Order: sequence, then structure tokens, then C-alpha cells
Amino acid sequence: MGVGRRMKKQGPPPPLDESLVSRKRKDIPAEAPNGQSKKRRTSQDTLTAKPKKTVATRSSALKPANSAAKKTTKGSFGNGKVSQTEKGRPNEVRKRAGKKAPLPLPPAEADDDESPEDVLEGEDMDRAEEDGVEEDEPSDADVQDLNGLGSDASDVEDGDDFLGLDSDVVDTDEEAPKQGMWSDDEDDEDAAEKLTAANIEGLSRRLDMRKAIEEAEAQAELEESAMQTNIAGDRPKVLDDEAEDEDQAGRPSLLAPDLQLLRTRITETIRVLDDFSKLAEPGRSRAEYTAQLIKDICAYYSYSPFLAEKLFNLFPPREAFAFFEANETPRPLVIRTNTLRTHRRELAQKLINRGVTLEPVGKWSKVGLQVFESQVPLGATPEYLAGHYILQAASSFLPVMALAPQEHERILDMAAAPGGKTTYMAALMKNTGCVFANDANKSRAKGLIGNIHRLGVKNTIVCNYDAMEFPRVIGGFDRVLLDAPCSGTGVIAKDASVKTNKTPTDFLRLPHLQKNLLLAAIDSVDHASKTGGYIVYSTCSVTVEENEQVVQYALNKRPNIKLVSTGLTFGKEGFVSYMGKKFSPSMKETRRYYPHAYNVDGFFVAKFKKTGPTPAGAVNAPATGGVKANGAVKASDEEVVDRTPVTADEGDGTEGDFGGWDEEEDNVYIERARKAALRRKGKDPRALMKGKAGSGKQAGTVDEAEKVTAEKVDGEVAAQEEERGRLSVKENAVGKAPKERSGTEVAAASNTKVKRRAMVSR
Ligand SMILES: C[S@@+](CC[C@H](N)C(=O)[O-])C[C@H]1O[C@@H](n2cnc3c(N)ncnc32)[C@H](O)[C@@H]1O
Repeated sequence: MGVGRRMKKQGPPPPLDESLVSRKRKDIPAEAPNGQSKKRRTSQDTLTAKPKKTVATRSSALKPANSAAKKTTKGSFGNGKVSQTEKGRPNEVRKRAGKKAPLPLPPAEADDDESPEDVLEGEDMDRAEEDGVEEDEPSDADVQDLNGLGSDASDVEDGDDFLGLDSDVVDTDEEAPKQGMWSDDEDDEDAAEKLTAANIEGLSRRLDMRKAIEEAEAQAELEESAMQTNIAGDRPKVLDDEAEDEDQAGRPSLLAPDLQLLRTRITETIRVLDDFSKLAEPGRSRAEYTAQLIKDICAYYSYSPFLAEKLFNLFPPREAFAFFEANETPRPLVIRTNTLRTHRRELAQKLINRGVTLEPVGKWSKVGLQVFESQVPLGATPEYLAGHYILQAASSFLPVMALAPQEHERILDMAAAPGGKTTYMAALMKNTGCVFANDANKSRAKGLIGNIHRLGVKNTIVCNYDAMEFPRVIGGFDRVLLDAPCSGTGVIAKDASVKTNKTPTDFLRLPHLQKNLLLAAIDSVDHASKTGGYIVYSTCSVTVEENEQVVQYALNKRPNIKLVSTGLTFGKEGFVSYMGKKFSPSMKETRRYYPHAYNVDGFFVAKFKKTGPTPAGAVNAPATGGVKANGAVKASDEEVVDRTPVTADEGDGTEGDFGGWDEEEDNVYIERARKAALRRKGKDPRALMKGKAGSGKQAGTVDEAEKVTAEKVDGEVAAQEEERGRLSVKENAVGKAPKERSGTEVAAASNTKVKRRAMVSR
């Protein structure tokens, strides 16, 4: 495998406090480093510019002695790839703009039809090979971004819930004293020097290229922004004239937007919003500028207006820009050492020998390795096949680190496929105790089994339930991880379809599901666990609806939980208020991760401690039936169906503005589900409704707009229920042949249903 797109795109976006544009302007020397005078870059130049040449020249100017760097720079970047200006822009926009050479999508991405709800880890071999099409250039900050994070790593390892981590991780640490590039307690100096020497050429080459390219990019950007056609003086004129967007007949213009002008206008609008009183045109409001900015962001990055606005509202304008920019470049390729099979140092040495350039992901992790270049497909090396590592996004380490599973504990991973987190947990637990790895999607659960086998995990039982059925299936866990299905707004760099395929309905449907799953997670934990009693909720989404709002709902519904520190050494605090809504002050214990801030996928992590028993009337209390985690069957095996109505979500004064249920919305859900059930039984709900007094009254309580949304949501919920029903029926019908059972499975699943559905990790 050559130098791939992903591997080249290791660089983070610029730091938050220095915008892309202003930072580069600041840093740019008056004259190009090689003494060439500045040349204005036209849009045609931009598209045809050969980074190879620029990079090589600037690189040699920066470091004339480094011929190796020059040579590799040519090899790596000199394939007639597109310039920075064009990089990362959606193809369709480029096409619309009539540009000469549309940037091809890498085949793996183009073919990837899995939604972020489905695939968050990159375990397949294909993923490791999805490189090699688009060029990018790392920036100076790139190593620091992952490496520099959590430099107070000792806190992580020694902190409350991380007490066990040091001993849990079978890493070089136990055997070896300190060394620089590797963890403090890793390797002796000689060994590490060898590793570093083997790696050093690649690393220094990368640094050279990064520096050179950033300079070239900054220069180009400066020149571009100088090409302003509609910006004059101190008060830039950036607001659209109505007529500009319409043709002569008043229809929306079909002309392709000029991307350079759009970008310039975006940066200028941000500048105005940063210093509104000084820079705004007289008589124009902030709202007008914001609307213009969102509109330009939609055009430039190809977002739906709905999602662009939702994401924009999470940040101040300048930071929002950094976020949208960061979504255009992939995050670093990271592998997690499987400490059940090897040590990180050993693994690194073997991979370096195979031509992989890598280094530890940062002090905050003892098992992560960030890969910069590879001569081999990382999903097909002997070490990969032998289960020595898994390709896993750095952000996806975080929920497991927060959960901090301990040896000999019983853990539930409610939505586990494809198993990146399950297998990490098993490694931390040194294959002791028991992990129930559940996923509602049967085919994904099979992939999970594959990873479990490859990585040598032996303490895990895979099962295939709708997680809402917990704890009726089995409860009493020491810790539960709910890595919830979500909209994937944190992983847009991996799946650009999120930009346009999410609708308002998704942000009703998903939080509804997430809230239910979180209650089930909480109710599945044994509050009296001697070692645990913790729940971690995580998503790869950055929206408030799927994160703080879900957490707040759980806090409202379960007085027997409290938010506690995640123990993670980096991450931004969760919102305690958002757009006029208030959340619990303890929400600051939750952590938000953004691509532009940490060069990791967008993520959210919340950790709860369960402080008391599940309230008697709780929806998911394992009152009847089910088994405890220790395998003891409860007195009655009768099926418990969750019929608890959901209550007010917003504005009832007692539960806060977020986190509760919207009673009307839920009445509609319930009503629709009832109708769907009737239809399934072959009855016509409308005929039945006619006879019922009050049914019209209920319909009258929901206004038309709500009705339309509710119709849609309920249609989807009903379809989902139907699908789940089918899944469950199918599974029960299929059952499991005796040969598929292992001792572990049989011992742990004394409940017939569990036995039927559990798939085995041998
Ligand atoms: C974010 S992914 C999980 C990723 C996984 N934790 C990992 O680290 O590899 C969400 C998963 O939830 C599963 N899922 C969706 N709805 C579910 C439900 N009601 N019960 C259980 N699992 C569900 C999906 O099939 C998907 O695999």
C-alpha cells in the first residue's frame, strides 16, 4: 500500500483561537521562503497547481540538506493531485463550479453505504486500504493533537475509575523503564532508540512535508483572499443582494457558485460577526450575517440547511467554521494494540519492520498507535490476522476508558457491534469476568463474533436483543456501556452522506430510542456492586438532542443516578445551558469531543454512578422473568412488556426544558403504535376509532405540523417495531444448534431465551 489519502491526512485543522485564515495570514512571511516573489493564484492555477513542485521547492528551502525528504515528498505528493484549495470539497460542488478535474472519491468511500449508525470502527481490511486517492497535507499540530492530549496522563491512569487501568493493560510498561517517544514507562532507551531510528526517516519526512505544505497553503490562501471582488474597505460587503441568487425570471439561479468567492465571503462574514459593531454594514443585523454565513456554508460544504444550522448553533461562528472545515479531512488512522496478544512496543517494532511509520497516539493511551504511512495494507498484515491489533478510531477508546471495566466484573455492552469497544474491555479485564456483548442487528453481531475470535477474547457472550429488553433478559451488571446508535454528526469526515440525509425526524426518532436505551442501561446495573455500579453513555454525534438532552432525561427519570467524572483528561465540558435551555449543573461532568479541537471524531461521553435500587415503577425494572447476571433465574419467567407511557419532556416546570418526554408527542407515538398493532392483526384502526368517543379529541390536541412529523416518526417507529419483531421471531425460530453452544454460553444463559439467542465467543 502506498501513501494513502487517509495517512496523508493526519493533520488537524487549525487551532480554535486562530482561524484558518487569520492564522495563516499571520504566519506568512512577506516573501516566499525560496525567495520567489509572490504570484497571484488564479482559480485555474489553483486547480492545476502541482503541490509536488511547490512542496519540493519549499521543503528544500526549509531544509536543504534533507534530500530524503525531498525525494519522498515527490513520491508521496507528486501525483498530479489537487491543491489544498480544492481538497476536501464535495465533488458535486466542484462539478457545479465547472472545475476541470473533479476529485474522485476513494473507492471504499464511494461504495460505503453503511451509515454511521452502523459502522463506527474501521475493522475491515478494506478500510485500511481506502487510501491513495486524495492528497492532503498534515499540519504542524497534527502529532501534538493526539499526542499532546492528556499529557497529565498519570491522572487518567491513577484517577478514580482509572485505578485499574495500569494493571489492566498488558503493555510494555510492566517490563520496561522509561523512554521518550513511547510512554514514560515503556521500553529501555536502546530498544526505543532502535525503534525511533527505524521510524525516524518517515517521521521527519512527514514533518518536513507538513511544514512546507502548510507554508505553501498559507501563501495560496493569502493570495486567494487578496482576490476580493466585492469586499472593500473596513466594512466588507458580504451580504447577498437578493437579485444575485435569482435569474431574470426571479427563479433561483442555476449558476454554480464560485467556491473561492464563497470561501472568501465565509471568512469575511466571520470577521464581521467577530467584531460586529465595527465591521457590519449600517442597518444590517447580526441575524442577516448569520443567515448569509449558514447559506454559504451549505453551498461550500454541501450540507442541508437544516443540518448546517443545527451544527452551526453549537459554536461561535469562527469555531463553527473550524468544525465544518475539519469535517472535510479524515481523522488520523489509529490502531489499538490488543494486549491480550502482544505488547505495544513489540507490535510497533514488527510494523515498523514492515514499512509502517507510526508513533504512540499520545500519553493518554497506552495501547494506541497512530499510523502515518504504510507500505503494507494494515488490514492484512500477519499481525492483523493474528489479532495483535484492531483498526480503531482514537475517540472510540474514550468510552471504554471512562467505563474502566475491572477484572472479574460483569459488564454489559448494549450496542456492541462490530466490537471495537467490547474487545478493548475484554483486554482491560484480561479476559476475566464476563462481558455480554449485545447488538440488535444480527449480521453486525456476526461481525462482532469475528473480531472476538481474531482478537482472542474469551470472556464474552454475544447476544442479539433489542437492548431495550434489558434488564429483563439479564441484569445486575457491575458496569454497562451504551454506545448508542446515533445520527453520526461527529463522523461526517467518514460518511459525508450525513450532511444531507438527516432530517428533523431523525432528531426526534433517535433521541427517543436513545432515552429508552439509556433507561434500560441504568436499570441493568447493580447499584450495590462492590467494584462498579457505573453506566457510560456515548454517541458519535455532537447534537444536543442526542447527548445532553438524553442525559438530562435519564437524570429526571432516575433519581438513583448521578453524573460523575469520566476521568478523561481531555474533552470539552457538556453544555449546562443551550439556546436558552438549562440542564443540570452536573452536565459539566460529561465530555464533548470535536474533530477541530482534538483531531478525533466528534464524540460525547457521560458517566453515571447508580446510587440506589431501580425505582419500583421503573419501566425496565426486572420485576418478573429474566436472569441476573450471575445466572440465577428469577421466580417468574413470564414475559414483561414495556408499556410504561412516557411523560413530559419539556416545559412542565419540574423536569426542566430538556430531558423529559413530550407528552403529546408520545401520545401520538403510542397511538400510532397501537394502530400499527391493530393493522398487524388485520384490523382497521380507523373503523375502530370511529366508534370511540375522544379519539377525535386526542387528534385535535396535536396541531397539523406536529401531526405530519408525528406521522412520519410513528411510521418509522412502527416499522422499526415490526422489524424488531421479525428479527426476534426469526431468531427464536432459528434457535441454535447444540454445536454452536459453548460452556460459557450455557453457564451464563440459564434463561431459555438467552440460550436461544446467545451467539458464542469461544
Ligand atoms: C454506535 S454502533 C456501536 C459500535 C460499537 N459499540 C463498537 O464500538 O464497535 C451502534 C450499534 O447499535 C446497534 N443498535 C441499534 N439499535 C439497537 C437496539 N435497539 N438495541 C441494541 N443495539 C442496537 C446497531 O446495530 C449498531 O451496531
